[in-house]
Amino acid sequence: MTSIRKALTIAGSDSGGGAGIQADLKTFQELGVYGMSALTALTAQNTLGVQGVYPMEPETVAAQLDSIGSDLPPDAIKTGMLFSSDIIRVVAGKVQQYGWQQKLVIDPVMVAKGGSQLLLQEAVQALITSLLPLSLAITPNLPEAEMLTGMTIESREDREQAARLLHQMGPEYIILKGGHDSSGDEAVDLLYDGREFQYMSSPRIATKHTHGTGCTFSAAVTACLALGRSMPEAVHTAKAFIQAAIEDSLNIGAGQGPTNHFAYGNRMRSRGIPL
Ligand SMILES: Nc1ncnc2c1ncn2[C@@H]1O[C@H](COP(=O)(O)OP(=O)(O)O)[C@@H](O)[C@H]1O
Ligand SMILES: Cc1ncc(COP(=O)(O)OP(=O)(O)O)c(N)n1
Repeated sequence: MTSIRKALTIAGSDSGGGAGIQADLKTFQELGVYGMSALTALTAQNTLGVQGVYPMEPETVAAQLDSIGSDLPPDAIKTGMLFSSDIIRVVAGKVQQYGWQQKLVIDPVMVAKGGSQLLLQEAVQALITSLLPLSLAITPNLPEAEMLTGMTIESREDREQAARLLHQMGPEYIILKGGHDSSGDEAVDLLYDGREFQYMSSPRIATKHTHGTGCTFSAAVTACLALGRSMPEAVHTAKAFIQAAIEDSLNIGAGQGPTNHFAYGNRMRSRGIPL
């Protein structure tokens, strides 16, 4: 009998379904992992932007994590939108209580593509001091890495220096995403394990329908870790997953459509390749 692998997302809800827990759960499902969620905030959101943010009470986040921790121990966990320092401290406490440190991937979500604040400014320091030291990996985009390190990141050397600084904050692996650098024909991500820099590159796709790319990418990393893959394997698969999801992204709504969470699985299934 094959064992069922479980992944948990601690994140916000996107009513439009392209980012947040909806993107995470779809990605877990596609990669064959049982998905669970602890909600940190509701957002009223669609392809045009975020119309409202409604955070959960910190105790409500704690209650969800207790329900999961006491009955359904996850094989891997990711965080997304955490919103406030109070919620971050609750999550950090539960990670320690349930011994989830070696399973935790932090996607340090700060600002939605439309510009809405998904992490309060006052919470950045709590993320650095309370959560990063407990994590296995962090997956910042370039603006998030700049905010966390205080650096301006322009060159390849800057990226490597930012990865070193982030590594000193606690995570064993730094996955620095390069989607925001539109200067070349490639979307280049960097994996750093404290020793070596590994670059992962794919052709940059010209589309505006990229809503939820970061959530989907970090969920794919988390699902692969839940399946027992190594970090380089997990990042490699996540890169292929997001590439297919952007190539087949969905032109729905009047704004920036979501990525297609089924594209990678559809391609693999049509070729008879196990996921
Ligand atoms: N236009 C694009 N074409 C191909 N890959 C992209 C594109 N935009 C982003 N990506 C990839 O999607 C993932 C998330 O990227 P990024 O945009 O940096 O993060 P976020 O969505 O958190 O802002 C990364 O693997 C990145 O390389
Ligand atoms: C509820 C919620 N969580 C996270 C995000 C940000 O998602 P991301 O994958 O970075 O995609 P964009 O918003 O940048 O397109 C979100 N929007 N909502």
